[in-house]
Amino acid sequence: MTTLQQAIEQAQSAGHKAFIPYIMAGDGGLETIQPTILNLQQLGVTAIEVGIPFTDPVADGPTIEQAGERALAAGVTLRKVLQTLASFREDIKVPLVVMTYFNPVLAYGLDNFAQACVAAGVKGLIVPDVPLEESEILREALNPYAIDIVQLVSLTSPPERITRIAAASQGFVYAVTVNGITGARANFADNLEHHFARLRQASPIPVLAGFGISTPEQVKKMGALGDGVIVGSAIVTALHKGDMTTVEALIAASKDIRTKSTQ
Ligand SMILES: O=P(O)(O)OC[C@@H](O)[C@@H](O)c1c[nH]c2ccccc12
Repeated sequence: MTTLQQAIEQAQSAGHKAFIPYIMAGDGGLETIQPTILNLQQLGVTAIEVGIPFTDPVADGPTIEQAGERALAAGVTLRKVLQTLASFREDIKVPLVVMTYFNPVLAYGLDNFAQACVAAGVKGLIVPDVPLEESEILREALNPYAIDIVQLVSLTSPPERITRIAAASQGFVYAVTVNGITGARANFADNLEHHFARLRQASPIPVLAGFGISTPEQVKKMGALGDGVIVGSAIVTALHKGDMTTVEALIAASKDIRTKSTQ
């Protein structure tokens, strides 16, 4: 079992759901990365998704896009983020999952990128513009260093594709809960229960829900569908404002989810 999967299963055995906050690395400057990660880890998150700013973030809504623009304006790059992580890696106790588009990885060079991830202690990778069919190149480069390649499943994936993605994903399956881009939403589709039931049946590893989850109530509702949640835009907004109360409330909600068997 990989480190990432283990962390998620540990949350479950403690009676919680996994909570993975997404941060835009260097929103506020490179020097914010260390305190932000250490702070979140102290608040009891399961893992942290570390977003790399990119000029053409096609899957991202305005909140994350703007955070990316702020980070880019502060001179943040993939290379600098990984160097920064490496500089305090002994203090990092939760698995870090780097989220980047493929272009910066290609510009870095796959092997150099893999080495830099190893030096930074990265445990997983999400590259949303590399579909399953093309992801072998990532697994080949990163798996030798025990770095998971996390695959995304969309609401519109046909059953046969869901099975293939669930079988290939590593660490966890990222179940996207909306059709479209990242960002807070008021409503979700009403067939999610069926979708998640099928996904969990097809998946040998944990299934986490992400996209649009922005309130403690939504953390509870979406967390109950699978093994936990990923919260991006709401965390990015709260961190930008220095609103730790909201961050704490979102995390607390993941520890207060009733699973089906206890209801
Ligand atoms: O911001 P939201 O709606 O909470 O969604 C999660 C999310 O931000 C994070 O996982 C993410 C940010 N950018 C992405 C691009 C693709 C997949 C996932 C992501």
